[in-house]
Amino acid sequence: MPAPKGNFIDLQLVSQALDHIQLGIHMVDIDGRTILYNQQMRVMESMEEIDLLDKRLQDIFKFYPDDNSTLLQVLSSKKPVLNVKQTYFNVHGREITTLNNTYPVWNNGELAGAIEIARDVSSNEQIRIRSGSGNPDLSSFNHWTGSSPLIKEMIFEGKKASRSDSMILLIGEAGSGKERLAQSIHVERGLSPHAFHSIDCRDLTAGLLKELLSEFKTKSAERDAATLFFDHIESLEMSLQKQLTSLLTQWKLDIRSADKPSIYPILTLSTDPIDAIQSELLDKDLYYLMSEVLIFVPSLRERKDDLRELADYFVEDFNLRFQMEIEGVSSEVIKLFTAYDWPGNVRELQHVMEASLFAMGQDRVVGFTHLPHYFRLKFDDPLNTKTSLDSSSFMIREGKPMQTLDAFLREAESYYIQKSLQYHHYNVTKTASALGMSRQNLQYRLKKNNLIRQSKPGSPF
Ligand SMILES: Nc1ncnc2c1ncn2[C@@H]1O[C@H](COP(=O)(O)OP(=O)(O)OP(=O)(O)O)[C@@H](O)[C@H]1O
Repeated sequence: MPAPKGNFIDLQLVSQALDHIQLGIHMVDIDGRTILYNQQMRVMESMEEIDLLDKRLQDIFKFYPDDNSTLLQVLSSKKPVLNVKQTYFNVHGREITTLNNTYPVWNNGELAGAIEIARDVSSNEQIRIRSGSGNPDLSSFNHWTGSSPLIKEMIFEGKKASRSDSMILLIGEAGSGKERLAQSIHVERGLSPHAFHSIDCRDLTAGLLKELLSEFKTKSAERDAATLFFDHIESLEMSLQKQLTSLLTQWKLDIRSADKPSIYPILTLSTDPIDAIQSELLDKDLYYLMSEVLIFVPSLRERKDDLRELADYFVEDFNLRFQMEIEGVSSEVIKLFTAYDWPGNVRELQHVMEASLFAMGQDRVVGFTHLPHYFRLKFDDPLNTKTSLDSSSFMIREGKPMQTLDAFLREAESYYIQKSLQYHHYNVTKTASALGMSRQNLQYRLKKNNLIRQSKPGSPF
């Protein structure tokens, strides 16, 4: 690189000029010490220049994973790192998510430092595609992704059920779309967008149930008609299920005598009802009461024809949220997706897609190498599309290079947490207790390992 000609501009002047742009700019010298930190970056990170100037990055921020700082990566690789999503906590404990482009800075052909240009996308993470109802948060049948015969049948049943005042029981595996279906029924019934109340039975105590039900009973005349969505009833203690049964029985009688119900209960079950009754997880009377309208939500493995459509939907959603231009998913990846069983259903696909999309750099089509590491491990031989997920995947594999101990331990941690979460139906409190760690510690690890990306109303995440 030729030596710069003419006068050098004072860094202070450049710094002032850069205070007027909407992107965050952070420049460090070769040792990782901050030499420029503009106004937008200060706002994004709630930090003052004085907190940073002349200090080493590693001492200021608590990154996770530890080696995730793109500035530090560029200093060591001397190559640009583009479109990287970064999540970290600043000194005030605020979680920040940015999309970063980071470049090496050269002086006379020698590396002189690195510059990071960041867009704050913390709030974009919350944006969802608007449903036909005009409510940004609720799904509707107008926006249902998937067109396999099983999904068409489910939508037909859902629309039919929404024309009746009946209570509804939705049965389907974790992550298959039960809550999405319940929201669509609510919207189809023409109920107020603010009157969908989701209650996760995994968190429900006797006190909470009593409070909730008495509030809905006493204030029903003053309120819009509401959907009460009881999610995962098989996790509700048997005595509480019995209380719920007697309340629903009363509601059912009230519905018959009123013009229109003021409450529309929708319950969900993630397991086979007969097995659940036999293993005393489900109250028989509650099941009989609810089984008037039963809708089965198919698992993703029963409707693999929808994989391409769903994957494209997540790409489109991602492009919209982060102003990206990813074109789609390669046929090789769709082939792998088709060979896999998806025990976590659409939610699992959503996580895999998001992790892949954040690993795209400048690429435009999602290929095998963009898939998260833990997911790639499920396929010993991608061309053979043979799925395997067993503990031996982490051991030494013939013909493949050994990984470092750190990389191995990271993978093992990710795998074990993922399995424990599945086992505990994605209940963070139970999983944390089983793993012998605090809930905060588990949440940190979930984020670190890219296992949980999205929270949903009423969920413990
Ligand atoms: N057809 C679909 N199109 C797009 N996204 C979907 C679809 N079905 C489900 N999802 C997404 O998958 C995730 C899981 O869906 P949802 O929460 O409705 O599943 P669930 O069966 O209620 O899960 P759980 O039993 O674990 O509570 C959500 O983020 C949802 O938006």
